[in-house]
Amino acid sequence: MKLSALLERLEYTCCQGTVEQEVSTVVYDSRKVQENSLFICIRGAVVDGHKFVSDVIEKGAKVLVVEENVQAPENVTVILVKDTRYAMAFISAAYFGYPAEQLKTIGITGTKGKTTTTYMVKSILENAGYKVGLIGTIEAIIGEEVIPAANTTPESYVVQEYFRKMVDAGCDCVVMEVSSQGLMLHRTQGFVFDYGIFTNIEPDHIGPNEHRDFEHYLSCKSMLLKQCRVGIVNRDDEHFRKIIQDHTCALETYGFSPEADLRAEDAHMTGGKGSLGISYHVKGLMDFPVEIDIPGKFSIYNSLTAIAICRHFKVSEENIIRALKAAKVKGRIEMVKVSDDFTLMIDYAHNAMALESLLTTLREYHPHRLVCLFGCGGNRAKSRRYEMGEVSGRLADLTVITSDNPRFEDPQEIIDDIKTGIAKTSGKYVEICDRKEAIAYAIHHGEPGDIIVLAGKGHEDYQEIKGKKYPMDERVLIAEILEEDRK
Ligand SMILES: CC(=O)N[C@H]1[C@@H](OP(=O)(O)OP(=O)(O)OC[C@H]2O[C@@H](n3ccc(=O)[nH]c3=O)[C@H](O)[C@@H]2O)O[C@H](CO)[C@@H](O)[C@@H]1O[C@H](C)C(=O)N[C@@H](C)C(=O)N[C@H](CCC(=O)O)C(=O)O
Ligand SMILES: Nc1ncnc2c1ncn2[C@@H]1O[C@H](COP(=O)(O)OP(=O)(O)OP(=O)(O)O)[C@@H](O)[C@H]1O
Ligand SMILES: N[C@H](CCC[C@H](N)C(=O)O)C(=O)O
Ligand SMILES: [Mg+2]
Repeated sequence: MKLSALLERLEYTCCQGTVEQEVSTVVYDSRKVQENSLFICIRGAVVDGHKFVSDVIEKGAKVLVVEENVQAPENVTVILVKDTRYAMAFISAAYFGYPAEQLKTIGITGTKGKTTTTYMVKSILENAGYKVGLIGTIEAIIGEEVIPAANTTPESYVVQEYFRKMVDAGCDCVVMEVSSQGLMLHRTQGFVFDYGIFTNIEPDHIGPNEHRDFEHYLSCKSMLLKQCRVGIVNRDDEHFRKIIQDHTCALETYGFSPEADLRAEDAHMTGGKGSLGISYHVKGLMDFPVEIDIPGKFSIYNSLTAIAICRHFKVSEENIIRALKAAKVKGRIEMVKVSDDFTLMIDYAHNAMALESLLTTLREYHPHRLVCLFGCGGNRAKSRRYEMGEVSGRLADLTVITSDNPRFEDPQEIIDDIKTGIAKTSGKYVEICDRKEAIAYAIHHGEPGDIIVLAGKGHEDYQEIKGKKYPMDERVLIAEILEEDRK
């Protein structure tokens, strides 16, 4: 492909060489460079890609995209841009033939509810006959192909590569999670979303390599409303005004607020032991009753968001109702049957906001005791530990403190931080560092009518310790514990 075609939607300065240069591949990792590659120098969190210039030239790169001019032989073209990550999005879109233009694109941002909502949307649209691609925290789904995810929102090159594959696989639409880091690092530039969704925002992801403060986090997330045609926003969020402040799209809202365009009314808890659900009535832009087998107020928000999106795809009420009734998401309030006496679930709540809404919601089902087992990830915002400790101490009858992914930190130090949070409350707790032993404790001490939540690891099937991922799937741990009990 000619370089000029790759640069057609981009502002740049050609410092040396020619845009008539033929390019074989577009690469942002020096280890993947081939003869005639275009190499994009990205300043990362760990290294600066400009460092690899001489290495990639040696390997045959003929074009360099840079943020600062570099020394290169005459036969190498040097393209100077303001931001190489931003440039990469446009170059990748061109390289893959602008696949987003052949898909209906749905991007969902917000602190919580993104993963759950993407699966609900996929399920509703597929029920109505659409072929839907998905990109998110758990995986990317492209037709029959399932690719485990490294990032919730991958680099722009990967986003465009997946879009291309989706078009080739016959997908009509794509629903994807758009993280604040994804927006900040321009992973979703280079195309315009047909629908941009904002679920909610609470302080999170503030720390080194993430956001410097809440204002920055909010402004990054709000960028989505400048990158979409129709914005669909939670009217009940306390930051609603700020979120929509600079929007450039058409706007619709949903929520319980009487001012919302699509509203939820008459919410009721449903179900009993082992199956907890919720029902409500959709009003405003649509009018019909909904029942889902996932508990809690936030399930109303997630499903209402999904309805607000799918409304644009002319899906019938029957299809929406049927798909939502069957909706299940791995590791998001996933019920695991271990006893007739009490309810146990695996959930991905790993920050204060998620844990608070989860435990508050579960309290409304009046359990005998609410037992919350969790740890916190190492090398992540430290505030999560104090806050989650405080939330669990306040809302659970018993907290079982254990390990999540310690990464490069000492698990005991993380546990001690959680205890500092719990100490602000009068909540009872036990600490058992080994996660399997902790789960066994929770199961063996389960009392009739209890709800036991294993929080934080959700869909994950590993535990990350010192840079290595060891197999660890809570479903497997539970099966092993039950098997060992039988012996
Ligand atoms: C802080 C951050 O965003 N890091 C992401 C980034 O890695 P990095 O900045 O450390 O990259 P780097 O290692 O410094 O390398 C810089 C550049 O040099 C290149 N390089 C590097 C080495 C080499 O030998 N040659 C070479 O060319 C790299 O390919 C890269 O282009 O680029 C990587 C590859 O694209 C990402 O996987 C990685 O995400 C890491 C895993 C991460 O934890 N990111 C978090 C903060 C994140 O993005 N999270 C959000 C939200 C999660 C959620 O709440 O759901 C997400 O969307 O995932
Ligand atoms: N709308 C919501 N509001 C508050 N909490 C929620 C909401 N939806 C889900 N949760 C809680 O947050 C957890 C994570 O939900 P989900 O994976 O859907 O969110 P996410 O936005 O994709 O999060 P992440 O950024 O971690 O990928 C769930 O397991 C549940 O406990
Ligand atoms: N996307 C989140 C996932 C956290 C999951 C939890 N199990 C942990 O390891 O802290 C993060 O990287 O902060
Ligand atoms: Mg997610």
